[in-house]
Amino acid sequence: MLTRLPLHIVEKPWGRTDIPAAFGDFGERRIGEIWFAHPDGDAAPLMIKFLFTSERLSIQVHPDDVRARAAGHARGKDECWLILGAEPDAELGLGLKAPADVAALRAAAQDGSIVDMVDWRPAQAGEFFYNAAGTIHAIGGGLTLVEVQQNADCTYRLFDYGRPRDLHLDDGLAVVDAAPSHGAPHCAIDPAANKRLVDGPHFHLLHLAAPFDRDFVGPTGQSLTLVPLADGCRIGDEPLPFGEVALLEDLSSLEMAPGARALLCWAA
Ligand SMILES: O=P(O)(O)OC[C@H]1O[C@@H](O)[C@@H](O)[C@@H](O)[C@@H]1O
Repeated sequence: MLTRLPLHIVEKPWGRTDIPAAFGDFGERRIGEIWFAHPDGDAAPLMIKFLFTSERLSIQVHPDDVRARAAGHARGKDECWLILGAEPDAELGLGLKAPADVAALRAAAQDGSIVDMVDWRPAQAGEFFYNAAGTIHAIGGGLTLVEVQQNADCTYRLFDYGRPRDLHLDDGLAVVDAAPSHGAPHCAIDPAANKRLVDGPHFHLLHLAAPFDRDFVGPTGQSLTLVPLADGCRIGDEPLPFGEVALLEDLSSLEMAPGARALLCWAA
């Protein structure tokens, strides 16, 4: 049995109008994020989003579980990104180039020089990045990506290029890891290969490529989320095309036709 998740559309100042038709027709709306709403709402541990960027997002940070709960949230926010499409000069900021103290970060967020402290790196289709809570980061423009995250709507913006949105400097600086993150998990994914991407502490995430190999997956949790990255996935006789996301109770009736690929995740 599968439960298809409804889309929640989020417009963003850094969004785009050229959203793939598989997600729907949104006209001239500037869509930044498409969320897949879990029936358990805030109680669900994980959230899947697709992001479509035309400009840099805010320079920001998310709290970990302990700090998020202290602030009244259900959980913190580790997140990870698989790049599905990238313009030739696209980049992504993950961590800082050099350690900085909180006073220096505060001053740099206020005068904008924090942009040059961030460790920007090229981002290409097929690359996978894990962004742990506490890491100063920013997704760049010209990217289409799928995000798997702990389900927490909790972003502290440190700098936003003068866009008229709220900043959260005090909250952000209280949870920030002011160190570089050169060791952040990062790899390139072969679209035709199975690969384990994340094994805790908050969730498990696998890249699956046709033909589906149950033995590769091994033991799982009970509520699985399947995110097709191409057409060709079927649950029994129900197709699950790219542009949809579903919850599965188990993998017994999953089939993947040649060329199909998907992400599979479950809470740790
Ligand atoms: O604050 P803005 O720039 O809109 O970015 C907010 C977005 O940031 C990304 O890095 C992710 O964490 C998304 O889940 C989040 O919604």
